[in-house]
Amino acid sequence: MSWRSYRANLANFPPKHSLAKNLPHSLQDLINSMDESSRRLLGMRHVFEAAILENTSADEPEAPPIQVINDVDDDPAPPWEFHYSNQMWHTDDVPAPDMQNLVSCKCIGKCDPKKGNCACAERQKQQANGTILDFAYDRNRRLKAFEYPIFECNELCACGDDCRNRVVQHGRMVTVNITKTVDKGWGVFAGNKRIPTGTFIGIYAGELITDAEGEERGIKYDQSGRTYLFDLDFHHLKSGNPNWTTKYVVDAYHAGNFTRFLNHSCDPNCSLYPCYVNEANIDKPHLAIFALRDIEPFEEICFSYWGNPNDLDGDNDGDEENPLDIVHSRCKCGASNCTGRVFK
Ligand SMILES: C[S@@+](CC[C@H](N)C(=O)[O-])C[C@H]1O[C@@H](n2cnc3c(N)ncnc32)[C@H](O)[C@@H]1O
Repeated sequence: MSWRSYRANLANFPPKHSLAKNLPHSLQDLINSMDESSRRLLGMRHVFEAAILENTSADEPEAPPIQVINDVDDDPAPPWEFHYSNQMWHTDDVPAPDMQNLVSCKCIGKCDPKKGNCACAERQKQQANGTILDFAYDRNRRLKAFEYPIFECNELCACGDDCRNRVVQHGRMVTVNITKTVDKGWGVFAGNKRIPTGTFIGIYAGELITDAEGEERGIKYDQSGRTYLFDLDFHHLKSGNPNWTTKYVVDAYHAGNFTRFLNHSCDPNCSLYPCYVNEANIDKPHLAIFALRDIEPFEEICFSYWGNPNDLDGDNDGDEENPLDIVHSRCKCGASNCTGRVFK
């Protein structure tokens, strides 16, 4: 079989994607059915850590294990309210990934953008209006172009797994821990190594739902004072189209990974960028989190809930007359430029 026919075949039979209706829940159900004293046993922390490893070892084989740390109170672990996963769980009304229309390169071995025949480098260049000359990543696989959507080489590309345009798809490589904070609930902290600017940290994973479903869930979440919804409404999707409306939303409430514990900071050290791998549907990027600056050992990792600092249409709305309305609460990020309020 030739590479061309193999590739054509794969486009017809894309890899299976995860369906929200199949989200596992037996472990949460079992633990939530236990009496309170059993649920509060310190050993539950190890069960939580083991569940993380069990559910992610296939998609982030090189990732250092995540520890759950709590020196603040006696909660052994975060609430058992979600399935830990790096996958995107599609609800029934969200289309399957579009593999048919993927742009893919024919490079053998590692892509060499200098040769001018790498379709993936050309596509990335177009998206960046020629301001970068090849991929979104530098030779150390760190993000070098923070303003643009990222297009990685994909399953239908001929290049090898070690191509430098394959970063998000290889999963997390940095150490992060889920740690209880004094006044913001659980948060995410760096391990004992500095995380350099541009390093990939993780995917904001969860259920992929329609905007209409997101609106409905949002009302309930606002009432409960905690939301894990993230609209896929990046600048490159809206630009030049005044009638554009949000089509999809990621909800990390029922499914998600450590990124659902990232707290807000008015002076963030990371941000979310749209990244496409095995998906030609422009409205369905992955939400890939990269370090905006060097993150020091043991520093809390936070993004701005108001949007990407480079994205001019950051979502800084809300009721100015009543800054602590139903969707906002007092910000405790402690930054010198703190605006005083945060989305709940
Ligand atoms: C997506 S969750 C982040 C994880 C959360 N801390 C937890 O324990 O699950 C968002 C919630 O975290 C809290 N939070 C995040 N950043 C905050 C900040 N800068 N100040 C106060 N609360 C914050 C708020 O309760 C907010 O509704």
